[in-house]
Amino acid sequence: MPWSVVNDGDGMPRIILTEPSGSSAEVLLYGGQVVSWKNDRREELLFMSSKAVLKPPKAIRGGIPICFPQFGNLGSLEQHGFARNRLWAMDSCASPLPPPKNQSTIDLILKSQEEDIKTWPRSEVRVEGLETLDYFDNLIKRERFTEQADAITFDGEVDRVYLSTPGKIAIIDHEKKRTLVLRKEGLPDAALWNPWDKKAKALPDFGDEDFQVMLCLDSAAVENPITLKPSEEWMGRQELSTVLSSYFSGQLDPRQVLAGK
Ligand SMILES: O=P(O)(O)OC[C@H]1O[C@H](O)[C@H](O)[C@@H](O)[C@@H]1O
Repeated sequence: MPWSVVNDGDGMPRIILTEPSGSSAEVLLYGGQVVSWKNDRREELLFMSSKAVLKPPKAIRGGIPICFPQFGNLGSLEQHGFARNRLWAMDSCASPLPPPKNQSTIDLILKSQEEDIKTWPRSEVRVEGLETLDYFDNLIKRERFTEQADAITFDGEVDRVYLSTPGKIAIIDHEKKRTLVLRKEGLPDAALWNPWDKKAKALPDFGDEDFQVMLCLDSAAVENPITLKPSEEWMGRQELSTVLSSYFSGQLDPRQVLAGK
């Protein structure tokens, strides 16, 4: 029997995973928290407070809590984020993780709740094609950094100029299930901007909540400005298009993005 679900006295579902060796683990849907892990000698390996309260509304003291989307008070949300104070659900969809080697597993999912979307707004949008590039950060005195993320997502103010970008950059909106592609020529750089909440409030002609439904991606020539001599010509162009829905489900192939295909 890989796992079973029991209800605690107060109705909190608890999933018990067992191994033929006798080792076991227990996970509560409350917080998605592992509250017990026993070895094959049935010895408890996790600490649980003797005063732990295994039900809402407070976080459970002990076991393996999930601190998300922030750790401690490093953010605007409650201590360690909301994930450990929510009821998770069993996820019936296939796990994106590699299959375990004959071990008991259970996939849990934390679905977005309206209250969390309000306090932790995410526009579910990513920009692909700027990964690994250098950029000037206009928020840090135009200092030069190298992008470390696989794709750019937004969880705060962004004001950057990415340098020598590929000719194609994609904006993928998972929520609206649409992808926009920016193709450009003659404009090597790309500016990316979202003012986020505080700056949005400070801009007189920008709605307080508008930052949740926009991002600004400009084709640009910033690092090496284009200077024309009299009667010299220069051409720059950008083209915006939508692409097929098959792009929604997966990522764009980064090699193809870099090749501008
Ligand atoms: O009391 P909690 O919110 O569960 O946090 C318990 C502890 O978690 C982490 O280890 C933090 O670094 C500590 O500062 C915090 O006291």
